[in-house]
Amino acid sequence: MVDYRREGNVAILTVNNPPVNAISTRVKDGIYECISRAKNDTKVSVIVIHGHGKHFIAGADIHGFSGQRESSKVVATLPEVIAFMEASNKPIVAAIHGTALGGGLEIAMGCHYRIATKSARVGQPEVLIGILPGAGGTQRLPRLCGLGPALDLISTGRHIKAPQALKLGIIDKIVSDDILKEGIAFAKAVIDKPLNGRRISTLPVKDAENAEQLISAANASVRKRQRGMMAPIWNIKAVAESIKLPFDEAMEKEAEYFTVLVTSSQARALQYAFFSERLAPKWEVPGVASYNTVKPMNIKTAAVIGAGTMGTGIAMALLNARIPVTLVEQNKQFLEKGVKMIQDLYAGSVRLGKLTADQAKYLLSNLKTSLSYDDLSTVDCVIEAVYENMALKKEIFAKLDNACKPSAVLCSNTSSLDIDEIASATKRPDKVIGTHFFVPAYYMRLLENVRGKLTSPETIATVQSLGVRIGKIPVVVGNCDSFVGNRMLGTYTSEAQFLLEEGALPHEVDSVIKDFGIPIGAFEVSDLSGLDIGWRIRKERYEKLEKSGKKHDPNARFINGERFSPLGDTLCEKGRFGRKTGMGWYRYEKPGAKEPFIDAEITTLLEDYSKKHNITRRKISPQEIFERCFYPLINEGFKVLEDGIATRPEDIDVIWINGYGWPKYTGGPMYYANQIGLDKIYDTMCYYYEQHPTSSHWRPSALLRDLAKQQLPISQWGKQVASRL
Ligand SMILES: CCCCCCCCCCCCCC(=O)CC(=O)SCCNC(=O)CCNC(=O)[C@H](O)C(C)(C)COP(=O)(O)OP(=O)(O)OC[C@H]1O[C@@H](n2cnc3c(N)ncnc32)[C@H](O)[C@@H]1OP(=O)(O)O
Ligand SMILES: NC(=O)C1=CN([C@@H]2O[C@H](COP(=O)(O)OP(=O)(O)OC[C@H]3O[C@@H](n4cnc5c(N)ncnc54)[C@H](O)[C@@H]3O)[C@@H](O)[C@H]2O)C=CC1
Repeated sequence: MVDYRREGNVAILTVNNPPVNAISTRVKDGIYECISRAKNDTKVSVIVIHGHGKHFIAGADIHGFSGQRESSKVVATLPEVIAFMEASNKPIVAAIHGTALGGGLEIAMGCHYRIATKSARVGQPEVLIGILPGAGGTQRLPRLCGLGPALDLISTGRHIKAPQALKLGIIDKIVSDDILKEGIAFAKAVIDKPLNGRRISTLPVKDAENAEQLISAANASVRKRQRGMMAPIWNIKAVAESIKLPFDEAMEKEAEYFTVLVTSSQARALQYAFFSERLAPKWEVPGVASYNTVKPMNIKTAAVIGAGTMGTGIAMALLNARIPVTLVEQNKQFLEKGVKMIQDLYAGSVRLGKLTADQAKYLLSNLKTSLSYDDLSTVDCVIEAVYENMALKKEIFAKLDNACKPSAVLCSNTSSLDIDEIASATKRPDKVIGTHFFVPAYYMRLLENVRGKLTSPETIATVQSLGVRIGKIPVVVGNCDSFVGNRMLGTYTSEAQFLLEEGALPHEVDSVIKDFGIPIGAFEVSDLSGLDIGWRIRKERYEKLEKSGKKHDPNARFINGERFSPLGDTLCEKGRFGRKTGMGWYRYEKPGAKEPFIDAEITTLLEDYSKKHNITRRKISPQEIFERCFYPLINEGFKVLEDGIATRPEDIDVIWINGYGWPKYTGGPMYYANQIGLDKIYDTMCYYYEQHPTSSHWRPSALLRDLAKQQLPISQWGKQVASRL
């Protein structure tokens, strides 16, 4: 795990624990033993520590925080090992490449010098997995780079690149990519330099005079940006101790706060989410194929059909990954509008300093436009993002099938439609797949890849690998109405509207949702994305019903015996499309304005509606609002597993965290259900199903019932699911 060798008077410690040199007990012990050996070796005058492979050290091994820890051969804890390094009379140089994160940066700060390659990144991301830098990071970093930057880095968990780390004084020098050679050369040059000023624990905290202001600004930022998370608050508290107490006493506080966090349910949930996100690209269709049995096609060029909200965002996601894109529209005017949208967004990034003008120019140079499918004969992949209309999508897929080379993969960004029916318009259904991006597509990390009945494993592998390449978290799901995310969302939005029928107001429902940690309420988000989108989809469904001989009554509260709320349609008929029209479930100062106000007109509309339908309005408690919005959603997640639409609970959680703003610190809906207790969820579902028998989303899932009885850990649900399919 840690190799020791000597080159002349330089001892070289190589940390070798693939894939990221995480600090396991054996790595920690290995470092201690090698430092002891170097200290005792009279031929050694200086020590270099570096990492084998792609990283210096990416932090403590996260598995160790919740799982069984290996027993240690040496008694010293990581903070003690770092103190031992710092106390060494032989200089120690950390030679950093890749990343030095968490405990990795803490080890580097226990060294007397830090050099790094230009592309290296450093950071204290512990807050993101619910803990704090418990090996001296909260005390050494403010001494090294100042209180303000330390509070920022530790409370946000963001990584910074070497040039910024150099400016902040976190590293001493940027060197060439031959990091070991550079480390040895640097070490030789500092052999005789005094170490007094190089032991960070002995230095004063920089910016201490502005502590009060900096700490209150950090707390204010946490309240705004990381609402509901306990780790940022404890991280700030730990850093603040560096001002109040001598180093050793502050280290005791750090250990105390670390213990509070590491045993918290938020930390467990965040660590579960960390590994779930890394599991998602490793897809598996039980009994068919998996990521390690199939090779993806290499996508060198792509096309996007439709330059609206989604098409432009998808084109940018591809361009950002240096994939040349041909953007196709139905006419010149729409095409120009779409291109302008892309140009404006890149110009905005330049203004914000996220891109240089040259970078933006380069990215745009890879964008081609066309009004003809004849220009798509050589592309490897096409992503269609036109209106949500089956007839239109089928027409386009038939044309693509004719125009594109036989090996091209044809994807649809549909958010709800049947992938098999779309594929049936082509002679290559094996190469057709849903690639469901989320708005804004250049930013949102989720990519729901929807496999049809005939989609080939190679096509699945291709879009999964493309997803990773463009910086998304790709999740494979099966084909059903609205797939995983929107299918579960449907239960939540229906129930939110039923609550309005029975007595709640939009802002009351939204505030319960936001108090739980979802950044935006159900009605606020509906106003934001536009009520007309859902209305258009529903109208298509009403037309289908009418075609099958069933007349649709616009006031109907039931469709096919299922409870239904026509309130959304009523609002659209009044031109209340949401923010864009200045009114929806809320009122806005003007069309396009962001701040929602409670609208008396909506209150009256709801009261009249309830009266008309003989519904006695009542005060609905926050607890009931919570259960009615979230329990059917969770239950639907179990049904999704039951149907084989998702194969792992982790995938559902990844979808909800990354596509719908579900608070990561609860782990996602499935993990959260496990925390609440499946038996409690099941009993509550049974109770409400009795009250609302005409809403099938209250019918408890059989899988939920069985798992509630078995009390299995979430890691074993997937096996249960597979055994039932
Ligand atoms: C009186 C009481 C006394 C008490 C004494 C107190 C003692 C306390 C001592 C404990 C102190 C611990 C202090 C500490 O500082 C804690 C930490 O360091 S926590 C860890 C911090 N580090 C991170 O969070 C980094 C996480 N990793 C990443 O951000 C990325 O992986 C990285 C940027 C490094 C690489 O990204 P990428 O190339 O995209 O690869 P992947 O993300 O896909 O990862 C590849 C592979 O590696 C696994 N992995 C990554 N990091 C870790 C890790 N830290 N631990 C374990 N495993 C890790 C990842 O899961 C992938 O593997 P898969 O098999 O694919 O899942
Ligand atoms: N807007 C959203 O939040 C999300 C939408 N989706 C899905 O993405 C798809 C597109 O949605 P939006 O971008 O919101 O729609 P949009 O209305 O903004 O854009 C659709 C574009 O398709 C173009 N178009 C129509 N017919 C065409 C044709 N024959 N050839 C070329 N272009 C044509 C239109 O001119 C328009 O520019 C839909 O299937 C939708 O369900 C998926 C995820 C989120």
